[in-house]
Amino acid sequence: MDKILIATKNEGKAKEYRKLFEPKGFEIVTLNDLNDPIEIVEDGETFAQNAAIKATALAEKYQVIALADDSGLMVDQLDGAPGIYSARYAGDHDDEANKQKLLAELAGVAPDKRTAHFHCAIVVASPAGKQLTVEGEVNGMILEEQRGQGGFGYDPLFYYPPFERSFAQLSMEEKNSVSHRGRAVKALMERFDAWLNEVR
Ligand SMILES: O=P(O)(O)OP(=O)(O)OP(=O)(O)OC[C@H]1O[C@@H](n2cnc3c(O)ncnc32)[C@H](O)[C@@H]1O
Ligand SMILES: [Mg+2]
Repeated sequence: MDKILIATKNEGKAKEYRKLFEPKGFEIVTLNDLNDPIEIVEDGETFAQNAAIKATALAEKYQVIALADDSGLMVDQLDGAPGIYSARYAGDHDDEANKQKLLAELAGVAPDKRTAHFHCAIVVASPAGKQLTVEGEVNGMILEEQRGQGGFGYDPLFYYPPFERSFAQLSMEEKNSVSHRGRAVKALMERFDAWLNEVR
């Protein structure tokens, strides 16, 4: 069985990747399964750069295939913020504080001006440093109050017009079928087998 180290401590992300990869026969481990994982400084300027930094460092150190996902929310009225700083928008990595800050920044902005998109870059790296990069996006609107209990991060504030619900009101299957991460993973799956044959 092939093992993939998912370069994340975010259990919300990890859960989505398990759901996507385990049916394909992969064993999934995350940073939370390692004791004392190496610290990685994510100092890239783009989602793809940060994902590459994470994936290559871990693949080399632990000699496994590593997958890193760097993702975030970009709000048009805020010139693309919080962007690559989504996890720490309000300071610490605190989802509730991040959502409150976003609501405060958008106070008074009319519903039709609250357009946003999620972006996800995925980089898979081999122990020898070969990389595969894919990206995905999904467009939506930022709500004026939270709706729904599912998902993670900004999901309760991200309204997806085609489904007339927020991402936190979708089942995981529904979210994966349209999300930035789901779309990036779809692109990954189209190329992954060929890449795996090359690096094995
Ligand atoms: O770095 P790792 O350990 O993977 O976990 P993280 O949560 O810090 O992950 P990122 O650096 O990629 O930051 C992404 C942030 O963007 C938000 N985000 C990303 N994908 C999301 C999704 O599908 N739904 C809601 N919010 C999401 C969420 O707040 C995350 O904390
Ligand atoms: Mg992070």
